[in-house]
Formats: sequence, structure tokens, C-alpha cells
Amino acid sequence: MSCPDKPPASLRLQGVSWGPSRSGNVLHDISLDLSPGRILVVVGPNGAGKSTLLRLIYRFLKPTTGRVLLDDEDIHACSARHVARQVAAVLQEQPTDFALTVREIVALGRAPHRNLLASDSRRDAHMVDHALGRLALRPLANRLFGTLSGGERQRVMVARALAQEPRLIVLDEPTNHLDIRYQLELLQLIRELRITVVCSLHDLNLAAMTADDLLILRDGHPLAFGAAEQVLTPELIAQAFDVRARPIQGSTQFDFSLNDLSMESYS
Ligand SMILES: Nc1ncnc2c1ncn2[C@@H]1O[C@H](COP(=O)(O)OP(=O)(O)OP(=O)(O)O)[C@@H](O)[C@H]1O
Repeated sequence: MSCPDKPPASLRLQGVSWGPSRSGNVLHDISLDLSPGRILVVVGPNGAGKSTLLRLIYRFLKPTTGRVLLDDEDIHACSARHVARQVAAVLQEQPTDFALTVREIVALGRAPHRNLLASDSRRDAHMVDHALGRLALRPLANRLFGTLSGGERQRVMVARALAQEPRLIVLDEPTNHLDIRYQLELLQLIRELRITVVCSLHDLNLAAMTADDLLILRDGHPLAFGAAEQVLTPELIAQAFDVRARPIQGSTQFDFSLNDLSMESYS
């Protein structure tokens, strides 16, 4: 049985800023348009504001100024449940429901689609099983979450998000805890999802392989936004990360090294 498709959503950020009350902004005036089905990868140094931007997109935080629009609808003009039916998030923090099985955790993704007190519908069961299959988790379906490795838990979190049938999925550093094989598999899965994706990544080479569009943040400011091959240039990488990036011939991949100034600052 195939998984029924919902059309991917468009995302628009209009002059979005955010800061904790009165102590200055963490994010400054970010605007971008993401067409349905495109993959936006957000990169930037530690503390640049990547997780904060993602929290605004999955409606955990409300912008201090500006708007986040999903298909031209301000997500803060809609109920949390309405947004949860369209947007799923995979966060760096993992749940502490160690006594639940993998299947039960993935089934939590169905919550926004259920009516109060309604028992699981056949569609719920199908979506949970489909998500378990996509992440190769069927053999672990009855294991307790608390007994899984870090990488297995991360795959459960992605399966839970897929069970939610989102039209936009937000992933904060989803390759954390994954070995290189599962990193590549997960990023390939993301490319095959046919939903709109916003994902933060630290690895610029993985970002180049995954992104349609790329946003570079530095100190909460958008340094560059656009097609990945135009944005990931040695100059912009140097500006954002203070490292030297040498393109590997014939690819969009880079070798990285400290530049001379960085070396001096450590000596
Ligand atoms: N609620 C908050 N109150 C005060 N400062 C905050 C709050 N949330 C985030 N910050 C600050 O905002 C900055 C950006 O944090 P954020 O977690 O978004 O960065 P990041 O780019 O995801 O970093 P990393 O790559 O290290 O995960 C940091 O300096 C952080 O301390």
C-alpha cells in the first residue's frame, strides 16, 4: 500500500526578527521565499541562530517582528493544532519517554490528526507502519525507546515526524548521532520526501549535497540566501566561519583549513 501524498507547502519569512525580551535580538530581519517541495539548508557557526530560526518556523517561538507564512497563511494566526497537521519537527533534544516502544513513539506523530478519545483509525496505523518502514525500523518496532542507541533514537524521531504527514518538515541537525552510512541514507531520504524541508546542518559538504537553497547565518544576520552552488563559495564560507575552503576539483565539495590569521590567534 502506498503512502497518500499531501501537497508540499510554500514557506515565506517576512522581515523576521526574534530576541528574548529587552536583551537584544538573536535573529535580525530575515526574509526568504521557499517554493513547495524545495529543501532549504541553514548553515552558520555555533550560536549563529540556526536553532532559533527553526523554532520560529515550527511555531515554538513567535517572531518579535515579521511573519512566518505557510502557503500565505501566518502561522500565528492559526491554531497550534492546525499548524501541527502541516509542520513536523525533528529536534536535537530527544524525548524521555523511555518506557514507550518504538511503535508507540512513532504513533505520537498522529496526535494532531486524532479527535479527542478517538481510537486509532486504520489510516493512523497505516501511516505509523509506513514511517517505520521508511526508516528501516520495523525490526525494532516493539523495542523500548530507552534501550536504543543514539542513532536508532534519531531515526525514530524522523519516523515520528513522517507519521505526522507534514507538508513541511523542520530538522535541527538531523545527522547528529548517525554514522556516515545513516547520515547519507537520511539525507537521501530527505531528498526523496517530496515535501518542503528546512534543515540545519554543520557539515558544509553534506549541506551542498542536500540543499536546493541555502541560507548562511552569522550572528543572527542572513549573510547569503540562494541556490546552494551560488551561496557556498570560498569567499562566503571564509566570511561566515573564518576558515579557508578549497573547492575539490570537479565537485561542489570543499577541503577546509584554518586560515593564517586563525592559526596566529591560537599561537
Ligand atoms: N531563550 C533565549 N534567551 C537568550 N538567548 C538565547 C535564547 N535562545 C537562544 N539564545 C542565544 O541565541 C544565540 C543563537 O542560538 P542558537 O541555538 O539559535 O544557535 P545555533 O546556530 O543553533 O548554534 P549551535 O550551532 O551551537 O547549535 C546563542 O547565543 C544563544 O545563547
